[in-house]
Amino acid sequence: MVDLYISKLSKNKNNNSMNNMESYPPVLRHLDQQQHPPPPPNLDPNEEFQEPDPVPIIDLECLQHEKLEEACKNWGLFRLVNHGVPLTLLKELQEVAKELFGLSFEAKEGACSGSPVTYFWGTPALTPSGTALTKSPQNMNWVEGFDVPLSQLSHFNPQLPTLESVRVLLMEYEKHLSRIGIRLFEAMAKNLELNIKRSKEYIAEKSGMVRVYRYPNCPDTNVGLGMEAHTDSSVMSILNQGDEVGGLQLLKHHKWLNVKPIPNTLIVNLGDMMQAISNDRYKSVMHRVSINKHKERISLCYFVFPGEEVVIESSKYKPFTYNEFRSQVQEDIKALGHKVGLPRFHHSQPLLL
Ligand SMILES: O=C(O)CCC(=O)C(=O)O
Ligand SMILES: [Fe+2]
Repeated sequence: MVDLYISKLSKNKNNNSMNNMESYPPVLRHLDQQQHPPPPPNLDPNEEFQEPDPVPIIDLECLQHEKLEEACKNWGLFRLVNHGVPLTLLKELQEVAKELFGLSFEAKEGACSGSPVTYFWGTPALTPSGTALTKSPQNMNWVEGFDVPLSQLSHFNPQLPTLESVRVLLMEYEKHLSRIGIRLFEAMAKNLELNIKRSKEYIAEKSGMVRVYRYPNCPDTNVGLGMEAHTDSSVMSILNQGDEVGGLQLLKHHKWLNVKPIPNTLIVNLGDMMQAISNDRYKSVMHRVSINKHKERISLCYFVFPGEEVVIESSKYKPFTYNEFRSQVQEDIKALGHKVGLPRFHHSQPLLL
């Protein structure tokens, strides 16, 4: 697949982010770098959005419990407005991340060695030691990113100035996002009538993690994906996808629906832990990321996790901890090439791999 990309990319001379070949791994650099005028805008099928936008909207300032319940049950994903994160912070994060990804591959890789932050190309699935899981090139996602464990940000001192700028912004971002995660989870727990003490354990303080992604543009959108179809293992994930380039798609009624980038909104999707906690009342939504032909896309995803050792109990699943779940996912990816996820822990369901 990597070779295929190279030949496709070589043919395309209009590829804006492809001009900066230093920012790509050496194996992807042998490309024609001749520059041509940019392509006509808006010709990308990825950019087709359903109007009016059907994604449910949740207002964090005046949270309506019924609306939230409906979104969690029927969609597993919603758009968050009035979230209180300053627009300047959202934009700055996008801009500084873009600058960071524009640096050479070696600089990005080197900046993370010996640090809690990991840099990856192709697959964000990491082992606990932080090493990317080896997958066959056919399954490579067309994405690069940084994996940032937020609890370690305050004692991480990057030498690379752009990474330091990202770190400082993320420290601020974390305060907002953990507030949002807690507020939303409390409202969901109330709707689900969860025991208050138990439900507090379900989202661990300081367990959040951010992944910062760049999905480079690629001329052939029929080849590969930015990120293959998956459900998140988190309790919930909160996405800043900027306001320009789409790519996130969710599976709704057996069809992929493009999630429109709208300025100053965040996208929240529920993950496997939330589905288990809610005893399948809420959905861990299946989603993926497509590649844009002409424009690269930057996104930041904040993941809310339960405490690693907290036992998740529900009648549909055997009791399990997030630690056990994560180990099982990693074992399955290594052995089968894909995640099995919740069915592994189901009480009664026969397991179809
Ligand atoms: O970048 C995106 O839009 C989505 C990323 C995602 O699905 C993930 O990190 O799990
Ligand atoms: Fe995801």
